[in-house]
Amino acid sequence: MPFGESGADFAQEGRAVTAPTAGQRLAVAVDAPQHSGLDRPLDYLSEQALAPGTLVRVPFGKREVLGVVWDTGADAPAESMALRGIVEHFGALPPLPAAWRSLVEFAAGYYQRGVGELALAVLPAALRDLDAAALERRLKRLRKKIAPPAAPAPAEQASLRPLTEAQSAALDALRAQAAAEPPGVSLLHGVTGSGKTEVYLREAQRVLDGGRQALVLVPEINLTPQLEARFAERFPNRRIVSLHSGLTPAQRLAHWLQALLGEADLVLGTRMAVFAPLPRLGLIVVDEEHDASYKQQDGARYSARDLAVLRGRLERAPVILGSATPSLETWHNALPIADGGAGRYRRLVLAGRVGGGGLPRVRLLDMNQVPREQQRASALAPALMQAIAERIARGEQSLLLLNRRGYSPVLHCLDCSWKSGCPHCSAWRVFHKGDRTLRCHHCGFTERVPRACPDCGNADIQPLGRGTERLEEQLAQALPGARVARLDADTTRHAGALAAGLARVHAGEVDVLVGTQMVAKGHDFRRVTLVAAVQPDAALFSSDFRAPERLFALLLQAAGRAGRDAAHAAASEMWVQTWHPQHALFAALDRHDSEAYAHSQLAERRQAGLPPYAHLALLRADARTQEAARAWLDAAAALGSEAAAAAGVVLYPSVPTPMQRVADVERAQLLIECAARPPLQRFLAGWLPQLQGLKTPRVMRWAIDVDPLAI
Ligand SMILES: Nc1ncnc2c1ncn2[C@@H]1O[C@H](COP(=O)(O)OP(=O)(O)OP(=O)(O)O)[C@@H](O)[C@H]1O
Ligand SMILES: [Zn+2]
Repeated sequence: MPFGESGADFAQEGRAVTAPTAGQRLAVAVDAPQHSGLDRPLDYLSEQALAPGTLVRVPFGKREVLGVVWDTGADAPAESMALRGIVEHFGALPPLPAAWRSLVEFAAGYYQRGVGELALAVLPAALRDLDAAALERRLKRLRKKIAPPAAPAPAEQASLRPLTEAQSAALDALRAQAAAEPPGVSLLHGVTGSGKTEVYLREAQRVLDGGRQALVLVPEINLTPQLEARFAERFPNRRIVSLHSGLTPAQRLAHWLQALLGEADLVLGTRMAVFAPLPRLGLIVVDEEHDASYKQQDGARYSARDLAVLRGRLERAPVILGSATPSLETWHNALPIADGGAGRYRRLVLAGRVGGGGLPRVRLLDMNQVPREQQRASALAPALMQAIAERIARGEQSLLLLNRRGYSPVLHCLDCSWKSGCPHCSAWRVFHKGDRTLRCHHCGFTERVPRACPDCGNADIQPLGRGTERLEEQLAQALPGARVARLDADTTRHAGALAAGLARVHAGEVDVLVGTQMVAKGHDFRRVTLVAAVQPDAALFSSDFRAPERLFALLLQAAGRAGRDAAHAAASEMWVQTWHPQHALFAALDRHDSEAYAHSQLAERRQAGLPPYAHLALLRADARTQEAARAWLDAAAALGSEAAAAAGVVLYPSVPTPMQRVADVERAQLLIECAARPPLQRFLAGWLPQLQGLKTPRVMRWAIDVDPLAI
C-alpha cells in the first residue's frame, strides 16, 4: 500500500464530543501507576463506536491525557451516564494491533506494572503532546517527506555472495522452522565471525519478499553503526527505520508511525523496539541475545529478549536468537529435555569462521610471574607490550580491553589514608586526568582535583589503579610513534564521535585501540590480530552469581574481534593478564568452548538452585537511611510471609544492595525465590498490592524487578 493512502482508511469525519449523553462504553488504558487503584483500564463513554487499540484523548483528573482503547463494552447502560466522555480519538491512525495489546497486557502482568502505565511508557512520548488535529498534520508532513519506495529490484538476489555450508544449513533449518506451526524459536549459535549477520539478512530478505515486516533487535545501536549500514546496503529499496533512545522525540514518532502504518519494512532497534506495532510482522531477530542491555533497568523492568520470544508466539512469527555466547537461560531452553534442558528452542550451529580462519590462540599471562617493579611501572606485562610492538611493525592492529574509564579509579594520599571517596555514594570518585577532575560515575558529582590531601595537607596524592586514560598514556610512552586511540564513554560523548573513532580503526589509521567493553562488541574489524584483556579478574570473585557468565561472554566476544580476516587468522592472539590462570573460566576460554562452559555453569546453577533452575524477583527500597529501607522491606516480608510459605516462595532477609548509597539515597533489597514461575507470579500479584497499605517513610521509593539480572 503506497504511503499516501494508508492513513485515509482510518479517518473518521466526526470527533466524539466531550460529554456524550449515550454511546459506547470504552475501557481506556491511561498512564496510572500499578497499585494506584487506577491501574486497570478506566471506563469512558464515546458517542462513536471505536475499535480496541484506538488512540484517544480522555479527561483524567483535571488533565487531558493520551489513552489506548483497551476494551469496548456493549452500548452503555443507564448507570454509565455518569461516566465521562472521551475528548477525541486519533482517527487518522489504525488501531494498535490486537497482538500488540496482548504483548503489553502480558508484560504488565509478568513484570507487575499497570497495563496503562506500560502501554503509555512504550508509546513514543511525542504522541502525548499531540491532539488528533496535530497528529493529522504530522502525518501529512511525513507523507510528503517520504517518497514511496521504488519497487524492489529482482536483481538484488543475483549479486549476493555464496553462502558457507553452515550458513546454508542454518537457513534451511530456519525456513523449515518458519513454515512450521507454530514457527517457534531458533538459537543461532555461531562463533564470532561465523557470519550470523548474513543469516539474518537472508531471512529478512525472505520475509520482506513475502510482503511481511521484520524486526531486528540489537543491544546498543550506536555501538554497531556497521550493522545498520549492512542492512541499508542489502535492502536499498526497502524502508528501514530505527528505534532507539538516540533519536529525537520527533524522529522516534516518525519511525514508530511508519512501523504502525505498515510502511516500514524493517525495524532495527534496541530493546524498546520490541514494542513497535507491526501489522505485518513476519520475523524477529535478537542479535547478541545474551547482552544485558536487553533488560530495562527502571520503570517496567522488562527483558526485551524474553518479550521477543513471547511476541513471536503471539504473532506466529519465527524468532531467531543469535549469539556466540548464549545466555544460560537460552542454553537451557535450547537443550533437549533428554539432556536435562527445557527443549523449547532449536539450536543451529555455525561452528567455524567464514573463510575457514581459526579462532585466535588464547595466551594466559600469569601476572604472578611478572616482577613487582614491572607491574608497578606499566599496566601491560613486558611480553604483551612486545607482542603489540611486533604487530605495529607488521602493520597490524591491537585492541586492548579495560573495563574502567578514567585515569585511575581512585586517588589516595601517601601520608594519611585519604582516598577520593564520593560524599554522596558508597563509591570512589574516579580521577580524570584530561580535565583534572574527580568524578563520581554513579551520581555525577565532580570537583577539581585538590592540590593537596584534603585531610592532612600532604601534597603527594597519587593515582591508584588504572583506567583507559592511563593505559592510553602508558602506551603512547612505551610505543613512541604508534597511533593509539581510545574509545570509551568519555571520548564518545559527542554525537558521531564513536562512529568516527570506529571508522578510523576500520581505515587502518589506528595501531592500538584502547577501550571499555564498547570496543569488544560486534565490530567486524579486519586488521586486528591481537586482543588483550588487561585486567579481567575482578569479575571472577564478584558477589553477583552472573558475573562469571558475563565475563566469559565479554572475553569470547573480545577474542572474536581478532583475526577476522582469514589471511591473518593463524597469527591472531587473545591475551589475558590474570592472577588466576588456573581458573576454569580461562580454561574454557582457552578452548573457545562456550558449550562446555555453559554446561559446567548450568550444573553449578542447578546445584545452587539458581536461574534458570529457580525464578527470582527483587524487591528494592530506596530511602534516606538504610534502617528505613530495611525496615520497610522487613514489614513487606512480614505481610507476605504466610502466603509465601503456602506458595513455596522463599523471602530472603533484606540486605543492603551491593552499591549501598547512591546520590545520598540508601538502597536495600529483598530477594524472592521460587522453584517455579507460576506460583511466584501468583504470589507477587497478591502481595504487591498489599504493600501500598504499608506505612512508608516520607522519602521512600520501592520497585519490583522480576527476573533481575544483577543481584
Ligand atoms: N557467505 C559469506 N561469504 C563471504 N563472506 C562472508 C559470508 N558471510 C559473512 N561474511 C563476512 O564474514 C565476516 C563475519 O561475518 P559476521 O560479521 O556476520 O559474523 P558474526 O557471526 O555476526 O560475527 P560476530 O558474532 O563476531 O559479530 C563479515 O565481514 C561478513 O561480511
Ligand atoms: Zn556519587
